[in-house]
Amino acid sequence: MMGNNREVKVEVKNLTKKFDDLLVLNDISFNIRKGEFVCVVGPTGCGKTTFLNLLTKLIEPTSGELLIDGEPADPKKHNLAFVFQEPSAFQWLTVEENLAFGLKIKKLPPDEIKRRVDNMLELLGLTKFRNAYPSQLSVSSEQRIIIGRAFVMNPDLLLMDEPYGQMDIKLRYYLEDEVIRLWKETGSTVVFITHNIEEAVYLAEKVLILTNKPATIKEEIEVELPRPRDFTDPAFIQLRTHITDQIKWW
Ligand SMILES: Nc1ncnc2c1ncn2[C@@H]1O[C@H](COP(=O)(O)OP(=O)(O)OP(=O)(O)O)[C@@H](O)[C@H]1O
Repeated sequence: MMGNNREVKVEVKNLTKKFDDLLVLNDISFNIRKGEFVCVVGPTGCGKTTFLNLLTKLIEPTSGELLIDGEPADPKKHNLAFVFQEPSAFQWLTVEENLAFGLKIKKLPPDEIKRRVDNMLELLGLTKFRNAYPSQLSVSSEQRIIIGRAFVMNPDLLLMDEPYGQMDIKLRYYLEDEVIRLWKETGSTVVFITHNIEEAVYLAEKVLILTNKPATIKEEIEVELPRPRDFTDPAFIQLRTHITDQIKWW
């Protein structure tokens, strides 16, 4: 579909992380292409969150490096956006103010902020509700604000950590489609961490399977199924089953 010849956006080289003598990540290397949607899956406690914290520079690696556009990742220089577990909108801000929040922190010019926010309101179908507060909207609209708040940043890298872990299944399907739509519209590069293998196969262009701790990359799988993907398609099920088998380590 999108071809494999896109330029490399993120390079992870020999990334290793120890907490004292607990080895959590062991020599992880891979590339993420510009505009790629990568899902990371692995057994519980294998180090997925540690891996994300390294990407965001919340913690420093023991060794190895992380390059964005060929330069060492630097939150001051690169634009990283996050959606963490059980995210919520800022309840004291309107929809429009929620979307503008990060752009104001970045000190973008007001006309640029307005242009981006207007565009995102349109994409989300929330233009009519720009002056509403999240509590006045449905749960699904609130979740769309959160997704929009991340994509509106035009991030170099958008990191999502189990954002839909606790949600009911219908809402999750709906939000997964929304993420795919915004990802396509904005061309963002996304790393999405999940325990849910079905979700990974539904979303990803590439799935990285981590091994049990200390985590290494067990397999890198390009998912070439057409979109919108169908959970009941035999090719979908086959891939889901394969990944499930790869994650079993006992
Ligand atoms: N700051 C820390 N100090 C010491 N050990 C840590 C620290 N952070 C994480 N660990 C350990 O590193 C391992 C990986 O943790 P991490 O939270 O990254 O895994 P995970 O794959 O995200 O887990 P889960 O599947 O439960 O979301 C665990 O054994 C954890 O106890």
